[in-house]
Amino acid sequence: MPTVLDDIVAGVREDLADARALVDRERVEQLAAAAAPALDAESALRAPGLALIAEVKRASPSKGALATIADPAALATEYEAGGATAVSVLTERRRFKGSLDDLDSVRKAVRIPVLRKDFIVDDYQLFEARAHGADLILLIVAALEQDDLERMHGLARELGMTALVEVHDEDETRRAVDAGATVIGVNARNLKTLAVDPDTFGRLAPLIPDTTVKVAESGIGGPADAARFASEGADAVLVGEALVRGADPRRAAHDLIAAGATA
Ligand SMILES: O=P(O)(O)OC[C@@H](O)[C@@H](O)c1c[nH]c2ccccc12
Repeated sequence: MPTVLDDIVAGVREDLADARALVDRERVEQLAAAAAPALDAESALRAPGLALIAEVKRASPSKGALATIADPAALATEYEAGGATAVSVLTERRRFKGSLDDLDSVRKAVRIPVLRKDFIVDDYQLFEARAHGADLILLIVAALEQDDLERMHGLARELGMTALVEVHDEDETRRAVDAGATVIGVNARNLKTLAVDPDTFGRLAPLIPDTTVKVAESGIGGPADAARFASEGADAVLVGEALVRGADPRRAAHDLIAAGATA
């Protein structure tokens, strides 16, 4: 039986074929080379205190529609004003209702690093991310063979970007460390079943070297959860739903960061 992740990746590969037909590999590499240099997202995440990566997310396979977000730039500006270290922009179209246009709008609106959050399974998407101004990209270990993970991690770095390498179990954590990941995201949501286990971060964090930036991802409902992950050793939290559903994203961002500081 194909998993949810398999289905999403199959759709991404179809959309990728369309993208390549419009902008070929040579052209996308030129566009990436011509883009303004990437910001140093890794250093920003390493700064003292709990960093917040605030996500622009309209929908998800587990929750369906979350928020309309007619103006992603305005939302990102609120996140920045609330003290977010970086903004994550979901660019997957079919299940998350995102786009590269959203990434472009957010990149123009904020001065902090921007993460292209997508299912990256082909080098083309790394050049595409850079061409659209991404400073950070997501590499999901569960979606990649080890040799592809290692090559893409190196390519992201050559392009000046930071890779957020996402894991959800012990084996994937070892693979991320072996690939030389300097920023590891522990996703409490299993992308094959969509189940959330809030104990995942605490279980996997001890397998990650001290020098690696640790990001707790998914299911963070508010300040109490942020404080918990900070006390378990998270350098950053990645939050979507709780921010896009609330009435005041600036305040909510601020409160998450403040909770991390007192943990
Ligand atoms: O909305 P939440 O539960 O705060 O989760 C945010 C983020 O962790 C989640 O969107 C996410 C984590 N890893 C992913 C990989 C692909 C798509 C989405 C994700």
